[in-house]
Amino acid sequence: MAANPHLLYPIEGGQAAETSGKLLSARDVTLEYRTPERLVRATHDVSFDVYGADRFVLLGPSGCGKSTLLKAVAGFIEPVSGSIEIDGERVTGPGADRIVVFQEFDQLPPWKTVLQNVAFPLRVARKLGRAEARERALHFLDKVGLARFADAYPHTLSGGMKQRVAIARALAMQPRVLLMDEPFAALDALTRRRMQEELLRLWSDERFTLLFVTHSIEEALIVGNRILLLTPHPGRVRAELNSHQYSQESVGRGEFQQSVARIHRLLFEEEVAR
Ligand SMILES: Nc1ncnc2c1ncn2[C@@H]1O[C@H](COP(=O)(O)OP(=O)(O)OP(=O)(O)O)[C@@H](O)[C@H]1O
Repeated sequence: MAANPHLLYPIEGGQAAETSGKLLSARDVTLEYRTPERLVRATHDVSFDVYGADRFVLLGPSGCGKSTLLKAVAGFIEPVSGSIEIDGERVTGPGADRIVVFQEFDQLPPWKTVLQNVAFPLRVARKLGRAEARERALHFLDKVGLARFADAYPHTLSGGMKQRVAIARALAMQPRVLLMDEPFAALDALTRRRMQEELLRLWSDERFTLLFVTHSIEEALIVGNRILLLTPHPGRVRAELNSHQYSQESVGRGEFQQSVARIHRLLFEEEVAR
């Protein structure tokens, strides 16, 4: 059954052929923050399904609740109504089956080397022995092109390199879903493009399931195979779109630019002629 029977625009072409069974399901998720002064509703009745090997993007204007939704999937925040399930099990808190890569460059403990940063969670959460954790960490560092920097400390790395380490660390844990909250937003434009390409290359190698938050329409089209558009605050589902046909090479093309313009209209115009 479709997660969003009330969609303004149906999914184009149905589920992408490259994905498999349903893995994550959000049903009518309403999220709120209670501050001493007021109650802030971040999302209202948001539903979506993520399938195995999806690159599912939450896209919407600033403040529409994308990060809050990601935090709820990560188990940091509990919905006030609705539910989130992974493999049919309700999410009730954080778990090693969901690893988050954040935007900030300071997510790596600075007193650990790159290798230790990647290997440590494998030893603690995955209970791997020292040699096995090291081997797996080196494998994923190699995947992100940083095997040579295994013994370096984070402060000696560029922002892009730090994000690569964070991605290697997350993928080494082999989570059911990799959660990324604007992971490339703080990078310069060139590095950001390169990182998008690398993420897609990693995905082709590893076929992980990705839930990715961005407010960049272009990034959503390049990184995602499916995009959930959210309305301005509080976020509701505006539409769901397929975007698996796009890559970095599509950017200058007319069809890509038309999709950008169409999504822009959907996001920012109240009434859109069908
Ligand atoms: N800790 C908090 N306490 C109170 N309100 C919050 C808190 N965090 C976020 N909010 C509010 O919840 C709403 C959704 O915020 P959220 O950060 O999820 O949006 P977003 O779509 O990720 O925005 P951005 O793209 O700017 O990061 C906003 O109105 C925000 O002000």
